[in-house]
Amino acid sequence: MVRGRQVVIELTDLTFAYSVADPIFAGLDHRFEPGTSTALVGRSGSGKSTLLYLIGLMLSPTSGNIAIDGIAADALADWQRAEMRARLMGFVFQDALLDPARSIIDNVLEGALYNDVAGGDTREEALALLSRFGVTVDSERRPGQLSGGQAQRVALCRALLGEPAIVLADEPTGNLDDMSADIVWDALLGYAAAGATVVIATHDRQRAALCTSIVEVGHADPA
Ligand SMILES: Nc1ncnc2c1ncn2[C@@H]1O[C@H](COP(=O)(O)OP(=O)(O)OP(=O)(O)O)[C@@H](O)[C@H]1O
Repeated sequence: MVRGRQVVIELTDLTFAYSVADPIFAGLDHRFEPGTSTALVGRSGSGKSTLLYLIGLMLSPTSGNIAIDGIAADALADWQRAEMRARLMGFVFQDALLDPARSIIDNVLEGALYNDVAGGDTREEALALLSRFGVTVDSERRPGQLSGGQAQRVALCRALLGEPAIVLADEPTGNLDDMSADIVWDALLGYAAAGATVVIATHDRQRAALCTSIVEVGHADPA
């Protein structure tokens, strides 16, 4: 279940350019609803990751608006964006990006540290997530010897800890074997079905088709 109320993400006339003369996408409108999963698809370089970072308030649009939970992002100071990210969002990237100097459990708890919820219950929740996603190694160990699939499942636990209203995933199964990819993908779709707003950038058209909806980013592949 998702903590707090469910959250809509609304993009209005969104344009983004790293260099002014060459926008990656322009005039994008979309509403991401709670209880849905949305796949962002498009050719390599079309701007899937960029769009995910815009939604995650890590980039600002060149023009247009992003509203999260009815709040226009351009009205927020940096610290308010950071607060909104910590409170509402979990992230999964292509590589697990675990901190090798911290134990597995502390990696899972990392997000909660910034969110002021790292109490005893949170530790229990982290252990329950690790168990649910089949990470059976000692969680006090450092993550150095985990397989790619195990590491990504730890990253998934980190993203889901605290039951954020939004989960953003950037090619989360790109480096995984099929079994780990299935676990991660099923978890993301199941989390959306439980009420979250889930957005996944992916090259995997077969898995994208399992999402509630698909957004084509940028121009379609030439025939
Ligand atoms: N920091 C940056 N500065 C300038 N250009 C960038 C930057 N990051 C990405 N780009 C360019 O913006 C375009 C979109 O990149 P992005 O990574 O969002 O695409 P993508 O669809 O996620 O690609 P892929 O499927 O290969 O991961 C690409 O042409 C990329 O080279």
